[in-house]
Amino acid sequence: MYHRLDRELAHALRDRERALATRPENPGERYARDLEVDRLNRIVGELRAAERALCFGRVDTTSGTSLHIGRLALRDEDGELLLIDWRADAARPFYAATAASPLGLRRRRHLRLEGRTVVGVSDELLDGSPPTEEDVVGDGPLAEALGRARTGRMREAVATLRTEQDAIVRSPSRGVTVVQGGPGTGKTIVALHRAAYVLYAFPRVAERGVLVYGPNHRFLDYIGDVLPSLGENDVRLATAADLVGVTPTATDPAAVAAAKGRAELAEALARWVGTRRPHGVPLTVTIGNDTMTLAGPVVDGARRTALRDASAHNPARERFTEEIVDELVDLMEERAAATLDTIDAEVAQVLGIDPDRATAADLRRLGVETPDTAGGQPEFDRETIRESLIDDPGIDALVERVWPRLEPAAALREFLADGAALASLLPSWTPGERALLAGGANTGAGAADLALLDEARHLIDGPPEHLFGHIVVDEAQELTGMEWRMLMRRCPSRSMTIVGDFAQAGSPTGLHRWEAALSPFVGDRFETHTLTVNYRTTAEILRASAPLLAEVAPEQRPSRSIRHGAVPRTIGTTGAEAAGLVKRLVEEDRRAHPGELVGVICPRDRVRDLAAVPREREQVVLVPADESRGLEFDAVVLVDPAGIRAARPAGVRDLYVAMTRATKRLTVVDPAG
Ligand SMILES: Nc1ncnc2c1ncn2[C@@H]1O[C@H](COP(=O)(O)OP(=O)(O)OP(=O)(O)O)[C@@H](O)[C@H]1O
Repeated sequence: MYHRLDRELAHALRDRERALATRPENPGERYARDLEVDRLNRIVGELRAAERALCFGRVDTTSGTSLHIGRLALRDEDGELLLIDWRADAARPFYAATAASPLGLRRRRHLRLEGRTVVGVSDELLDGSPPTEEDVVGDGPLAEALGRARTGRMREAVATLRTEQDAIVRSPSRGVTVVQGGPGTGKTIVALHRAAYVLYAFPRVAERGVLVYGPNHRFLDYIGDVLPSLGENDVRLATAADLVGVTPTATDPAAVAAAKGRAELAEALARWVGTRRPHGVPLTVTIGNDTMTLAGPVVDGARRTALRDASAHNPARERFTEEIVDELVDLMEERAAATLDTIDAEVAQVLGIDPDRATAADLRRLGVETPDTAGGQPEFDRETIRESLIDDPGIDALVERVWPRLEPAAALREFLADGAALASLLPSWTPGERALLAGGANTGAGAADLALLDEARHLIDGPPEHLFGHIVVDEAQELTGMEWRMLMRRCPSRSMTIVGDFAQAGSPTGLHRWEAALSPFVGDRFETHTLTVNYRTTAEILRASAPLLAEVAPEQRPSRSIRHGAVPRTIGTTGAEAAGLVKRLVEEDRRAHPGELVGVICPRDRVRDLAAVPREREQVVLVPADESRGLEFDAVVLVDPAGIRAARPAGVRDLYVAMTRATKRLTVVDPAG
């Protein structure tokens, strides 16, 4: 297989070389060449990504056939299939077969490679037949994958996806799929493999590309290797700030952020933008010696037409200008016709001749052919007049009176500070709630302003430039109503994988149910899957965090852990000594477990105190608790649980998240203890 992989890579590289060497002679050829180079780049990328663990599985059916499963499909020289892509339908039994439902398999084999050498084989016999000499029955590959030290970067799990996870990854639904479950149940890993599957199985979706949306860069960096290692490089990873292209410079108090996240603001903002275009206002303009007035209802009619053709404020303004100019040109034409008629009548009366015919006869004598204008008027050159008016600054100033151009960020600031307008547009809000908006209006962009700004841009300048065929939303419990709108407008196909856990919600969104988040966009058309097995946290840590789970989500059953480890310990200290103690604990852990990853999780305001804790080649990571969602460490030293709890309204959830980050050891340092 590696031999074939090398051959295919060599071919692709040679083809790319050739394509690059061609000299296109026109833009069409250049375009075709660039497309071909892009295609070959993609193939080279996929082939290179397949190098590691090229073939990781094999299934043998009871009828004696076998298939090898790997990162991509390979054929030998004669076209015989050597390896099938893990996403192909034929690979499904590798993931889905169980002893209870073997799907025609006798044996499932996992292969472990180091470089190009097979260093481990483990078999599961699925049909109840006794092992033969060739079956290697041993410790499962999952246990092996989970037991490895963490590196600070999530790894793909293509060889060990579980049946319940695989069913979600391969779901034939092209719509919205929600995956929920407690910490460590594999929601993120499932979502990323789902993205890879969607790209493989739904080419139409793949054409537009996939977006993976996450709460912050620390998290996106953590998961950023998974899709490239599955050969998928055309995936965009982004936070709200990346999508909107603005870096937040201010932090809103929780109540302000919550108010700014409410979806009702979208309607209010749209109506407020509408009020920038006053109704019933006549427009008067002087062109040359002519003064013309378009009556209010005529202007209103032009506005309606413009908004029918383009719904965003600034582009529709251009349509409106055209409509107004058309109305003016009509008026001018009528007037010109009336004036010429009067002059003709006067000339005819004085000279007794028809001036049009006389002019035409003169021109003919000079050898100039003229169009037959007998009985008509000389041409009124509508187009030229129209074009010159459309670009005329006077007309622009006129339009500005009833349809001012808007700049989204400035308009948003004005809207948030417009107390009188907010009172009439948000009558169901209390004055206190409305005041929160105004209070935050001039502090600079906070995180909660991003989605509002995106909404304003959409209303004012039109839809976002980049749309996606599929969006993966991770830590989706964090999203506000406005943020959901920001994502949905980027995914017109509504093909999405959404993963989250409301027990971990840190944002003051007020959305506690998937229905509340999704029904405005897809009604009840979404599938929900719940994962129940915890692959990260040991049973002992899970037990220690159970009281917190009962506090934040009493309706949620704890997940079932498949790991065991030491019982978490709590060490009391004083505020002054905490930093020293943490340093000692980290050093101890490093000595006892070299090569393992330690996370120190603390309240945000203690980060500076603890900055002296040695980082040791990134093997020790210091994380504020409110930024620890989604992350994973072998050992966690959790500092000042009461401080984490008190730091913000969702502090208790931050604490729950922080407690569930370790795969092996948890030590709590309690400065009040
Ligand atoms: N089938 C699997 N094979 C190998 N590793 C797995 C598998 N399923 C989950 N894991 C591992 O378990 C850990 C937890 O998974 P993941 O981060 O996806 O969970 P999560 O539900 O998103 O957690 P959280 O809610 O805390 O963010 C990760 O290290 C992941 O790689």
